[in-house]
Amino acid sequence: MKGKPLWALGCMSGTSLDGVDAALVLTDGERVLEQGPSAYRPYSATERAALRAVLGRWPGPGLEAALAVVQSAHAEIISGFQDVEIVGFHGQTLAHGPRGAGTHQLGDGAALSQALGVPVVWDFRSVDVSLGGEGAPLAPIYHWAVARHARLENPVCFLNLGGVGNLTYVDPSKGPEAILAFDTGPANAPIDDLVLGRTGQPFDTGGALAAEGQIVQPIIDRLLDQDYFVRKPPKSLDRNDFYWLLEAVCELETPDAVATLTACAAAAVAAGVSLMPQAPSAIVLCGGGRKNNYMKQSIAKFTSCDVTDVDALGFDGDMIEAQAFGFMAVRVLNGAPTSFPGTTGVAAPVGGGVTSGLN
Ligand SMILES: Nc1ncnc2c1ncn2[C@@H]1O[C@H](COP(=O)(O)OP(=O)(O)OP(=O)(O)O)[C@@H](O)[C@H]1O
Ligand SMILES: CC(=O)N[C@H]1[C@@H]2OC[C@@H](O2)[C@@H](O)[C@@H]1O[C@H](C)C(=O)O
Repeated sequence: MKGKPLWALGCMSGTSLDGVDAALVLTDGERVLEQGPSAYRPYSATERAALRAVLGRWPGPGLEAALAVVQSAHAEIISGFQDVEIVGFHGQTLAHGPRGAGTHQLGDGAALSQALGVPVVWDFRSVDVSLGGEGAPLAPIYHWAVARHARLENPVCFLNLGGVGNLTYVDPSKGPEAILAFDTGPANAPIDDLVLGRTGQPFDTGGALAAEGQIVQPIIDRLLDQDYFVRKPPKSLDRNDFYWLLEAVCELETPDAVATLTACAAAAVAAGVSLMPQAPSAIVLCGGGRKNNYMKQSIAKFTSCDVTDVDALGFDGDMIEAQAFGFMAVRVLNGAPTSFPGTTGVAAPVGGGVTSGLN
């Protein structure tokens, strides 16, 4: 099977806790050969609450209800696809503290494989962390493949705007060893949490609330004062690192609070871009945050870079992470690395992932 193109179904349940993305991609683990269908299975409010209730938890008792949500949502979405040769199953990150504590993605790939009768690659982050890496971000190797597929010539930064933001610097003329990637800071997670609490809506659609507000600069300055923003990359974050931001804006009117949190996300991106080897020719956005116009405009303003959506390169920006885990599943089968010194800080390139159900 090694090196043979496979239809890989990647599944991602991200830190926004909004739902599961699943996308099929035909890949040999080096190239994107064809993109297949994709699907989104949102979590219901009850399911989301069950996941939220166990955020921050490490493996152990008391996770049964949340595990059942992750397993059933994935079984449901995967069952809707045909001709799947391998599944890349990320699971739901509950806790992430690579330098000491570890990383925890809720989900049982072996049980999923048995229930669905397809091979599943899962637990992508543990090996990297056990070898001293950050265990995140992992999508950068896929960003590299996307840049090459799109025949880009100049260095670019991919920016995923999920619950947390992550940046990948890719020089398309070079191999994966030249990638530099890290988490930028909080992105949608604090905005979503604030908007949900204040309005009952799951997010700030289009950035409309933020557009009505005024930024409180001292809060942004306080964020950028944190050691994280000067720490040399690679580096990664847990969803609720910088949770104090929510307290910092709690006295503000909702539009001002949302504008400030959104500007914080953009300022963190700008701090990240300044750590890259050279200014990128463009910032290519993926993830749900690219639909937040206020965030997008703030990123363009704070970085002075051209900002474009990955959709302009022929990819669905909502599905990049899901495709990435399908792509990585095939790399794991091939024994190819999924993380590198420049992406997770691991000492040497390493392939993470447990494979279940392969005869
Ligand atoms: N129309 C929209 N306007 C503004 N924000 C949006 C819109 N649609 C989605 N989002 C934001 O994108 C989020 C979902 O993005 P995405 O699915 O990329 O995150 P994730 O994969 O869960 O997170 P991560 O990449 O951190 O794991 C939503 O929670 C919301 O904050
Ligand atoms: C530990 C963990 O789940 N991290 C996520 C999170 O969400 C975005 C950012 O933080 C990134 O580091 C990572 O996800 C993507 C898929 C990654 O590994 O590339």
